[in-house]
Amino acid sequence: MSANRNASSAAFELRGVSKRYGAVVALDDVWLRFPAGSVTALIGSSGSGKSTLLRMLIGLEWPERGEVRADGRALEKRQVLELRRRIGYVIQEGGLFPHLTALGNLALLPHHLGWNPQRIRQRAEQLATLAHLPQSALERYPAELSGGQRQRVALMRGLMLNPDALLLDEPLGALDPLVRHELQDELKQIFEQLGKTVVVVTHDIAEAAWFAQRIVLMRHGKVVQDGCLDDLRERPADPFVTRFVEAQRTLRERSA
Ligand SMILES: Nc1ncnc2c1ncn2[C@@H]1O[C@H](COP(=O)(O)OP(=O)(O)OP(=O)(O)O)[C@@H](O)[C@H]1O
Repeated sequence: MSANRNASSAAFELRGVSKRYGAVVALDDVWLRFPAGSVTALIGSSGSGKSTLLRMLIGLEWPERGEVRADGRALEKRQVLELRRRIGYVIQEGGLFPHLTALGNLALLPHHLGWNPQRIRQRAEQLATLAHLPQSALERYPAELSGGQRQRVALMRGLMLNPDALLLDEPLGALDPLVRHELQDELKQIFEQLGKTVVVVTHDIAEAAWFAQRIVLMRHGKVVQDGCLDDLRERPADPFVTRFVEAQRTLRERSA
């Protein structure tokens, strides 16, 4: 995630990463590189290890075996606070504090870092424009915002410190289909506009393909296939890939 990017630099890398929770294998010998400035979608069925993988990139989980690297260096616990300032992390339903206004939520980290209120407000207003949030919504509490607006605020919070990377865990999972569709368009534009390293987790293969050329499909903690949508459809690495793709056929296909 350094400013000095080149084609071969990897913002993140997992080298033979495994992780168990008791008897549950969450990640099993995962090898992946996420080049700087690339957009990758992580998909897979529930419990396949997607969130665990994302949480490892930001130091919220640690591998039992293997290594996680950021900017070409093995991640160490003492770097984690600094790393989190350079990574925007957005989760499903936003995770906003209910007792703070949208602006209060956005201000938390910058305030802690010593930004003055004027700078915080300016940055929040700039991001409200980017995320298509009405400026007046900045003064409202999360309960006074729609689900889509809350998710916009969560995205803005992830972008407040102008991070090099954005990790999004089912960012649109809790939204109704129309709002989800609108936000898919906007998120894609934002990814293209900002040129950051993005890893986005979703259950939905169409959404994955909309966001990213590269789709990583996981199952039982392992990467089953790493490629584009055509690879998954036409060159499946495993019968599971075909089952996963076919399970998500469109309404038109279902009613045909
Ligand atoms: N803190 C934890 N304690 C115990 N088990 C956990 C913990 N976190 C994850 N797991 C287990 O590890 C496995 C992988 O979980 P993970 O949340 O990474 O999957 P996921 O692919 O993101 O699933 P979903 O799409 O449902 O969010 C699951 O079996 C889950 O129950």
